Parts: sequence; structure tokens; C-alpha cells
Amino acid sequence: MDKKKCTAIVLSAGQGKRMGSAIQKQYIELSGKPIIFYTLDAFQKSAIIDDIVLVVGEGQENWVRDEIVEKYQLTKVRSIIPGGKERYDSVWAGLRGLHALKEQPEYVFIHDGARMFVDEQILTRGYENVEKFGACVAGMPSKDTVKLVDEDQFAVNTPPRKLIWAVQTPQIFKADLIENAYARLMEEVPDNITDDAMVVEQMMKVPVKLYEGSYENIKITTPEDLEIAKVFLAKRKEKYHK
Ligand SMILES: Nc1ccn([C@@H]2O[C@H](COP(=O)(O)OP(=O)(O)OP(=O)(O)O)[C@@H](O)[C@H]2O)c(=O)n1
Ligand SMILES: C[C@](O)(CO)[C@H](O)COP(=O)(O)O
Repeated sequence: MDKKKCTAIVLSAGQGKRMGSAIQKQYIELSGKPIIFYTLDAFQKSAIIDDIVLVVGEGQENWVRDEIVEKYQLTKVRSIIPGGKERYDSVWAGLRGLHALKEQPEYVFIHDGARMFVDEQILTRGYENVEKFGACVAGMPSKDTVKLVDEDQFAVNTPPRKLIWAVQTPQIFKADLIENAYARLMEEVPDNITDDAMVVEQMMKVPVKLYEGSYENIKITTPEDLEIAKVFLAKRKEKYHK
């Protein structure tokens, strides 16, 4: 069967408050290149992804074009557009940005720019799952027991661990499904929206499949994640440059 068109929306408009660094975390350099380069390069080299819409901080469009996209020849990046205050504002900006593409995608891969270890295996499994289910997100089974707590931080419930997955990105959807879901969300006052799957679950009542991501597909969030990322990066360099 023919492969359907896939567009990635890569989010790079966050402030990185939890990192507490002088520059936004996605522009911190590891092994001489910014974190966002590694993320975009996985999509650039992918046989699954046809093009990329990159969402950046307002006013950073020209700088990102010169210093990231053109410098590293990331030719699949078709547009660089400003994001918004919250992650869901940036996703909505990215979804509206799809309309400027010459050909509309069948599937949209929404990805955190801060998840630099996404790889071709994850993208391939994602494509297979979105073909089957129309809505799917990468994740991994929880290694820890998870507790639901009350406002005073007392445990109120311990869900069975085999039913708990930690969710990652890419979160992948049929284009019309995710656009309609976000259009409905933006008619409301969004509250506590922390991923795209929950927008589809809540607004469209459509089930979202979880598929296997990777324990290395971490989101660089706090300073210790940078130390972990250095180890993963060194391991990958060793593997590809042997
Ligand atoms: N308004 C926002 C908020 C987040 N993001 C992006 O969404 C991804 C996941 O968000 P997170 O890790 O929370 O990044 P930040 O919002 O930058 O971090 P923090 O919450 O610590 O400020 C990141 O790649 C981030 O750049 C975005 O594009 N627009
Ligand atoms: C979408 C996400 O990466 C799934 O784990 C996560 O919810 C993003 O949360 P953040 O607070 O915006 O980092």
C-alpha cells in the first residue's frame, strides 16, 4: 500500500523554566550542537516524515532559520512559525500552519522539541499504529508504582501498575481528527491540558492507542536530564561511528 503523507509539528516555543538555564533548554549545546538540532535531524533523516512545521518563540523565527535550519541543512522544515504561551497554544499554531503546506498531510506527528532521542524505530511504530487506529501516542510502561494523592499529599489510591504507562511524544493523529479536536478545545478556556491525546479523548471521545516508545525518549526538562542526555548521546555516537 502507498505510504501516506506525514507532517511533523516540532514544538520549540517553551521557556524551559524548570531547567533554569540562561538560554532556552532546546538551544543548549551538547557535543557542539543544540538539542533541537538532534530532534529535528531524526525527522529530517526519517523515511516516514515528509515535512516539518517548526514552532518557535515569538520573534525567534529569523534567528532559528539562520542558526538552526539553514546552518544544519534541515531541508524538510517548510515553515517556522511563532508559538504561544502554553504548549497547547503552540500546537494550535502548528496545526493552523499546516494549511500553508502545498499538500495537506494524512497524518500529523506532534513532537516535543525537547525529546531529542526520538528515532526511526519509534517513528515507524508510530506510523504503523496511526494507520491502524487513527490516533496513537508513544509511551512506556511505568517502572515505578504510581500513587494518586490528595491536596495534602496523602496517598488515596494505587492504580495497578500494569495499567500505568508514562506518555511521550510523538503523538500521532489523522490530520482532520486532531484539527477538529483542537478547534473545539480553543472554543473553551483550556485547563490542565498536558498532552494532545487528552484533547482527542475529551473533545472527540475517540480512543487513543499507546504504542511502544523508548525509555531513552526522555524529555529534557531539569538539569539532571542533561547529564543523562550526554550518556545517551555518547552511546549513540559510539554505535554509529564504529
Ligand atoms: N508554550 C509552549 C510550551 C512548551 N512548548 C514546547 O513543548 C515541549 C514540551 O514542553 P516542556 O518540556 O514543558 O518545555 P517548557 O515549557 O519549555 O518547560 P518548562 O515547563 O519547564 O518551562 C518543549 O519542546 C517546549 O519547547 C512550546 O512549544 N510552547
Ligand atoms: C506531551 C508530554 O511530553 C507527554 O509526556 C508532556 O505531557 C508535556 O508536558 P510539559 O509540562 O509541557 O513538559
